[in-house]
Amino acid sequence: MVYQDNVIAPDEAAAWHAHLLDSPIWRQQRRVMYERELDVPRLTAHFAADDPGLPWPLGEALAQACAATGASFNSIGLNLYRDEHDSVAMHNDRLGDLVDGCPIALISLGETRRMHIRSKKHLAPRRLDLDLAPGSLLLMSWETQTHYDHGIPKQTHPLGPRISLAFRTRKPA
Ligand SMILES: O=C(O)CCC(=O)C(=O)O
Ligand SMILES: [Fe+2]
Repeated sequence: MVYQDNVIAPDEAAAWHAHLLDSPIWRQQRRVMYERELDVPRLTAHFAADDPGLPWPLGEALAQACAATGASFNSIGLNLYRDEHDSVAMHNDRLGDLVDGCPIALISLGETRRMHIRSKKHLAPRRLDLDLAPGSLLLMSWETQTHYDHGIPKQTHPLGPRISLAFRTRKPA
């Protein structure tokens, strides 16, 4: 796992964040848990990288993710954490839909949020806390997903919105 600060310049990251926050792309997903249907505690959006209607600035963001990592991606997932109450539970990204061995890159915009990273081995449940700053890029190898879980926990102090852009390489349908 490699964390790099300032991959996107501060002014650019701020402009991307403000624009995406106001874009009509966000959806509220529902998920069945414990036999009840609940709102996913964040808003999401998804685009194929070759979507001719790809909203600005996702084309630029994709190009920068490729340039910074040397990888190529064909899928862009977006998460909007509206405030400190939004979160994503500890999980590993589903590898079944992804091309074997391809990494996942996460660009962060807006408020800094803390990520928890935890080994899946219960005998060694050491947790790493990583603050994901705006303009940063976190590169997670494919293998990372088999050894570690990651999540963005809720916080108790007031926080403004954060957007993450997740670049992945999906298998052709
Ligand atoms: O928002 C983040 O940085 C993490 C998002 C995530 O884990 C995911 O989309 O699978
Ligand atoms: Fe994830």
